[in-house]
Amino acid sequence: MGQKRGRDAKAQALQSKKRQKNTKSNPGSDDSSWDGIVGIDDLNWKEVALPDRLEDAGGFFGLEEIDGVDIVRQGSGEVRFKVRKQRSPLNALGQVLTHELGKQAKAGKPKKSIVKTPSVEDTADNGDEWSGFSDEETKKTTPPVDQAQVKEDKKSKKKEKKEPKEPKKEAKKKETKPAQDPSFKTGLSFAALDEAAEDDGMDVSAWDTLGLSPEVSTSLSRLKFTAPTSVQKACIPAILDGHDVVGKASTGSGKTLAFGIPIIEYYLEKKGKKTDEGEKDKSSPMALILSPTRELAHQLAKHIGELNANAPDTDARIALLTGGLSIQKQQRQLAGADIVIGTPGRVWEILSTGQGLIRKMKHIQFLVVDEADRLLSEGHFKEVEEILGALDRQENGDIPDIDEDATAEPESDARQTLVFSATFHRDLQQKLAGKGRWTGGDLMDKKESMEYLLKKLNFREEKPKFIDVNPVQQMAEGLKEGIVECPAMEKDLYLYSILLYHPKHRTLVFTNSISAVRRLTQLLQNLQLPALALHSSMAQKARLRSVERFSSPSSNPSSILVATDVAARGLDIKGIDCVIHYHAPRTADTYVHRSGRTARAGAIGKSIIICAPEEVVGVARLAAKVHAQKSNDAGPTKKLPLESLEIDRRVVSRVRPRMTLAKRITDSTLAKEKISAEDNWLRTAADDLGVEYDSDEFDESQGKGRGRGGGRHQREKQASGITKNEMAGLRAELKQHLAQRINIGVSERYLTAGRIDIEALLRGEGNDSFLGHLDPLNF
Ligand SMILES: Nc1ncnc2c1ncn2[C@@H]1O[C@H](COP(=O)(O)OP(=O)(O)OP(=O)(O)O)[C@@H](O)[C@H]1O
Repeated sequence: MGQKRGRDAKAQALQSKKRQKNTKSNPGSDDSSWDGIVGIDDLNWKEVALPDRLEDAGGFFGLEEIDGVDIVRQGSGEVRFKVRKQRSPLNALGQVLTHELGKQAKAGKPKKSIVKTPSVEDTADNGDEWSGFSDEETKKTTPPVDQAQVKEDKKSKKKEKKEPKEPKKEAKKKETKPAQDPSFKTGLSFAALDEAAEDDGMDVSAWDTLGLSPEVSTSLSRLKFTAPTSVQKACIPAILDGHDVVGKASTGSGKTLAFGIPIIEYYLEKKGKKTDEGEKDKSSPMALILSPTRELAHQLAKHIGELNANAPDTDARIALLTGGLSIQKQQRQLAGADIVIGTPGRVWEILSTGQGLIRKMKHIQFLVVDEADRLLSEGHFKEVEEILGALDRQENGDIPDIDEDATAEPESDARQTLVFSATFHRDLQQKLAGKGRWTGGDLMDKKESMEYLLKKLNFREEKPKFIDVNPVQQMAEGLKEGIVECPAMEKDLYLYSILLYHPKHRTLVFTNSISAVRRLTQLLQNLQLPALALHSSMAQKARLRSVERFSSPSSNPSSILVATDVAARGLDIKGIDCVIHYHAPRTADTYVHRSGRTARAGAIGKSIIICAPEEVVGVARLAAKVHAQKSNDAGPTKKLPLESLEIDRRVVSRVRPRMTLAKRITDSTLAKEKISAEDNWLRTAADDLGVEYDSDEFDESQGKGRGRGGGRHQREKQASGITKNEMAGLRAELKQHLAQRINIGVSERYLTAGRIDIEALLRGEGNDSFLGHLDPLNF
């Protein structure tokens, strides 16, 4: 690692600024830094006009309303209000009013129509009352405003401002406003009026020690994140204090917000200094977040976007740069973004198109490397290296930015680097923790080495803060791990049986190849199970559609996603109950990440490896590696937490006939698709060459059917030979099988003995595939 770059003073300054942010001023004070936060009684509530003839108005009499304020939930759970700076281009009037309000806020004299006029008892100052908004102007339900009228109103408002006078409405309102019970807590009184606030808001006092802004606290309250997770508690203060952080915490433990919250805090702080919209438009991105997969990038954008959207008066612009979507659109987005999230390939593709984007990116305050061990490993190495190189390049090699102020100093020096993952290779972990020694020397010789890339990360501190939240436990607390042993050729049968054992479970099935994903998805669909596919050869839209369908709360609760390891990292899909490894994971880290798609955020979940006898030793070794620390701590006799699960053989034999049929149909369909694709390609090639094409002759000449792969080719040919009628026959037969419940030695006596809840079966509850008592997997 290079020498310390002496930026700690900056970090300290940043910290103190951040802390100051939380010291809010009083609405009535003359403090020029008044931030618009007021209590319920400081607001100028307007009585809601009710029609003269309203039958059954019930509790609506005396109802009051206010516009132009946001609800801000303080750490203690108390509700306060923030006078909103009007951003929407509703009408010209709105902007004038915003401007006026802004001026008053700056002057520290919040005394206009949104904010209540201090009562005679409260204050002796300020006779220059400005009546501000009228009911019609501020109501969201107001019909479109007549522009002539708007101008007229503006004039009269200016006049009013010049000649302040006691507003009649105000006096009237005071008369009609019901007396407030002094024991009534401000926050609660609002909650009683605002149903949404009552439903959505949660007590977030557990976050208080982290010193977050009211905006972020409100957002956390709305998102119902009542307390920080361990990784958030440990990392957020360190990041707010300006440190580089390497965070390691188990899957699903909330790492995204551990870096997302400080980024939004920084945005709010920066925004506080920029009031001018034009200035904002010219600004450059403040954070770049790199993710190894497109799906994860989309999810990060969604997660951080939700934090942003739920924070009052917070409108950070997020650009999502992933492959498969329009480059031009993403280029434009990047140019105006505050936070850039993307996969290294696409980020580099866009940055390297020029247009001064690299220069803009040099100003980032945060570089986040999520799933770092994956991103810093082979595959992504090249692009990450290019991006890092470009961000720190000092020479004028990049394309000049014509929009940019040429005198502006690149701020790359101020950049904080945040590196997160649930797993780190031992070597990488040691280096990141500052334990490995930097050997220095000729970097070009080490271009492919981790050391080289870490140097490129260019941490601001000599040693980043290494925060390992759970060094002992790699897997999530609520995860149960099991193994099902079966003959190598019967994995399909066992997979199907496991799925039947878990009828209303949302399940993610992992395979090691794209072709297996294609085959299994079709096979399960033919068995009438709601299976979806996800792999990297799918078109981006189809990938997103699969994830969306699988994760939608309204989707079938038994949904199955069959995926390659493209889904192993970071995907946060609510309610995945079970992860099945159809193919054993190739590495211990992959096992951790795949299994981490369930049992997230404190939930429970199951991970089951389907394993052929010859794979058992390898799988046991892999599990031992993952749990090494745990077993060492508990002594050598500690059993691995991988439970051996027994599938009832009767179940397997009962489902075998339907599986045989479904496999024939699937194999035939896939073989036909493949042969037709190959045939089309060859026919086109032959046409181009002007020769005759005969597939049999061609196969013969290629020696297909002989030698290596010949058996497979023969099988494919055979499978594709099934006629339409035969196929229809197979489908009909399969349908019949699927219509029958799997009868596990159930006699009528058994039925009447009450071991089956017939009514529940008729209601469609429980496992409707089985008839008879089925021992659960006890798992
Ligand atoms: N403080 C919190 N309280 C409750 N839920 C939270 C909190 N913070 C985050 N979550 C939720 O926890 C889930 C997992 O979060 P996240 O995706 O950030 O995990 P992760 O640690 O990055 O996992 P992985 O290592 O698999 O990428 C998300 O659904 C998120 O909404």
